[in-house]
Amino acid sequence: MIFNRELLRKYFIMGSQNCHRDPNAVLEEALAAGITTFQFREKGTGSLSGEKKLQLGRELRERCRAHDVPFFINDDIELAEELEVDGIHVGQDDMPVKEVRTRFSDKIIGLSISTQEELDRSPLELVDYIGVGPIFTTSTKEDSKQTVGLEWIHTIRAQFPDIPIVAIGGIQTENAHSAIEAGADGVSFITAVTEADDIKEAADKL
Ligand SMILES: Cc1ncc(COP(=O)(O)OP(=O)(O)O)c(N)n1
Ligand SMILES: Cc1ncsc1CCOP(=O)(O)O
Ligand SMILES: [Mg+2]
Repeated sequence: MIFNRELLRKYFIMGSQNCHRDPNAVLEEALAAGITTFQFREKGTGSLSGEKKLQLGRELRERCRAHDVPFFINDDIELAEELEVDGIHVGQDDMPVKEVRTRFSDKIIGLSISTQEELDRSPLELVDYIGVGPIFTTSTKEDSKQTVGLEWIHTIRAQFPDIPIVAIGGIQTENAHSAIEAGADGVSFITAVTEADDIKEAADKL
């Protein structure tokens, strides 16, 4: 799939551990509500592994295909082929980007950037976009780094005027606009949708 920064606009991330009900139903509502990308992030307390993770991944993958929305895998490179993913998101402690790019020349690759040091030493020319955050406080990621604030988006934009940026961490309907105003191309979010009473309304506002 060819990368286009518009795909970052409403980037929904989810695993079964984030859902109070059937993850298939949650994703289906989010797709119907207009998310532009989905990342399968089955990780942390209560998450599935092995065959159950694979099975859920297959189901969610098919839903994205039916809506023509790109399907990304978080961290788990081994599932990339099995699930015929469109893209892979890795962080600084995951498989190095150089290796991911060598193995998957035709997939979209995203990399997390939280500090100036990470920005300086990362091979940005090998990735399609960067995930920048945590912008605001989040309790969703168990090993979350220190909050970086909107200023961090401005800082990166000043150094890299054209790099595709998606903001992450504590993005809710009330603050999503501020990340875009700071220079992000899109927002990524988990609880803004998984905790929403009305997913359609939340996705519209986002
Ligand atoms: C779009 C996007 N941006 C950042 C992250 C975080 O990745 P990482 O730092 O590797 O942390 P985990 O998500 O793996 O816990 C992301 N997943 N997606
Ligand atoms: C995966 C991830 N990476 C940085 S913060 C975060 C969690 C985002 O979850 P939420 O949108 O609920 O704050
Ligand atoms: Mg990771």
